[in-house]
Amino acid sequence: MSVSIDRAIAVKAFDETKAGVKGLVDSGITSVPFIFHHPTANLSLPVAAHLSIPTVDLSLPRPITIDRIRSASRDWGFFQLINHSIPISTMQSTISAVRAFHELPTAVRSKHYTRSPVGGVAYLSNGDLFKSSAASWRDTLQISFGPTPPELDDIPEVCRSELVKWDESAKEVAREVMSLMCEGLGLGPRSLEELSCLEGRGMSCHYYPPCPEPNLTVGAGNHTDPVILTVLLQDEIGGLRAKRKVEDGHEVWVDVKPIPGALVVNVGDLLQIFTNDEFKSVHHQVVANSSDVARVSVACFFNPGRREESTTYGPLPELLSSENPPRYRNFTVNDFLGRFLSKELNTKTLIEFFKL
Ligand SMILES: O=C(O)CCC(=O)C(=O)O
Ligand SMILES: [Fe+2]
Repeated sequence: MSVSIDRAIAVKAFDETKAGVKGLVDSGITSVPFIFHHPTANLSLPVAAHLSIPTVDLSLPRPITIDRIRSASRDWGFFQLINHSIPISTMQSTISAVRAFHELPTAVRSKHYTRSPVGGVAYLSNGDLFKSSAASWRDTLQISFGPTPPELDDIPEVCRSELVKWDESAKEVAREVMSLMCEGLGLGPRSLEELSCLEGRGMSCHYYPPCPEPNLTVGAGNHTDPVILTVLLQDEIGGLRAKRKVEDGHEVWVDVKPIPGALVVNVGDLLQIFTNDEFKSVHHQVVANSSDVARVSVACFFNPGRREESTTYGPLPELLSSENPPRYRNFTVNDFLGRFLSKELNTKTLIEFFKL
């Protein structure tokens, strides 16, 4: 039998367990099944231990914060937000609720396992399982909060109230970050909000079980986020890394180290396009979890909510001039997201499709 047929059978069998990677770990496996094996090239960039992602302190005077966010978005595409308005107790209960869902008895959890969201909700392992050449060591509960709100009854009860609350908290953080970004770009503070960028909201509640052979696989493959902005809540385990070019032109990974109470923000492909490349959507990945405790993270994605065919998006006209002509063509949200869904997570960045 050819390798690809072998793989297709193994992938299908794994999906049909409806128990995710957590199910494999529960079964007591001591090695990583071959469908999760990643070519080592994906893992081979050096890690620059002396570098760290910039922090942005929201308690500083607004002009300083605007300046920090602008330079972090231009230069790094990633930053850690500290002294934001969300209580640490809310962050902790969100993480605990997500952990509780992924650690429900298999028979209860697997009832939610699906690749066709029900009421905007889907629990699954590897959204791109049937498209990618190697699977990643993680499971995810995905909820679409907007533009169409989810059916609340379809959100697993063990985390329902916490996730509904977290959607509101993350939205408030995104509102503040977007307004600071807009001011940094010389736009009116509500420009992104007025373009409906707080209305398209997706939440991915990730669970990265301990991995018996972490060098053979990844927690999440190398990718950029196909969104305006991501607000990420992570627990204390760590493993997220962002790519960065250093002085000599070489690329390195920089650890996005967990900071108690901080939220990670990163620029997505759409914001890079809106800003005509001023802000950068940066590649990142998550290493397979080598600790003996599962890692939990909650990524909230913000996208334009207005999606009718007559509404197109592209570089913001206010930012363009004869010295700064558009580098991308205009497109509809459906055109953009359709291209994302048809590709493997870690293939070439989406924005190349829309380059002029
Ligand atoms: O779990 C993480 O730290 C990152 C997740 C991520 O990159 C994503 O969901 O796009
Ligand atoms: Fe991401």
